[in-house]
Amino acid sequence: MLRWGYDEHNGPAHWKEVFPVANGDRQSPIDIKTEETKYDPSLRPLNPSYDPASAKIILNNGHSTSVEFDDTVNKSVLTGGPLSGTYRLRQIHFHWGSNDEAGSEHTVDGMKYAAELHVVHWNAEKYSSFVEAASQSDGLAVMAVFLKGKKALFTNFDPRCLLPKSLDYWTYFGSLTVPPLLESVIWIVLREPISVCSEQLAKFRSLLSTAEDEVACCLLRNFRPPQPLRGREVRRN
Ligand SMILES: CC#CCNS(=O)(=O)c1cc(S(N)(=O)=O)ccc1C(=O)O
Ligand SMILES: [Zn+2]
Repeated sequence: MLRWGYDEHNGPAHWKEVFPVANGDRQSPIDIKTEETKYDPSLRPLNPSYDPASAKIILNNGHSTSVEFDDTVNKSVLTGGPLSGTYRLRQIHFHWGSNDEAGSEHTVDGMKYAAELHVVHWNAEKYSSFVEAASQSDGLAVMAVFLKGKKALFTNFDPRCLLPKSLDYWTYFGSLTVPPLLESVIWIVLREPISVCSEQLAKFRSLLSTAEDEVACCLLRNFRPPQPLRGREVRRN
């Protein structure tokens, strides 16, 4: 298989040919069946603490647009929630679809949102690098935020941060949703979506999945469909 992507010839159905863990027991994303989630009183509130000065670059890596952060020190970290220890912010990126009706990776009772923001952190307390953490079962923590398409002008959106008012969440043990699909992610999925308008979603679809010296091809979608739960528990705070 040449370079993995989201087209017919190199999309999620093909990834197992190069990354057999694609059929593993803790793959992501999943469909969250809200009735089957279990309240866990031991779960603590999420405590994101981000320093805007740690933002470094924004880039298109061919499979998403991402903002990379300086993760050489504990400047922007996530603690609390289901996590034990301090997880350091590495990057944020988005997943979207070819229209506003689909695009999120996680689904809620089968419902797809228009897009999904992922905030990637790694366990800098236990491991000495992101790459090392990415191969450990408690190495990464990714906070997912749903983006819902909003027809009207969008209101009460606080430009200062990308997080919704409520930090209530679901949490489960899963994997990267892109190759190498490593089963090293503690997923924290915020229950409240944020709103974006159709024009913003359309901007994602105008990003290119090709390099500058190649024939331009738009990255119309970049979401992996939900994977088998395989008996895993989804907890909520
Ligand atoms: C080793 C390794 C790795 C994956 N890198 S990532 O965690 O930043 C990441 C994570 C995810 S996701 N969807 O699993 O959080 C998507 C994309 C990326 C990326 O490289 O851009
Ligand atoms: Zn992602």
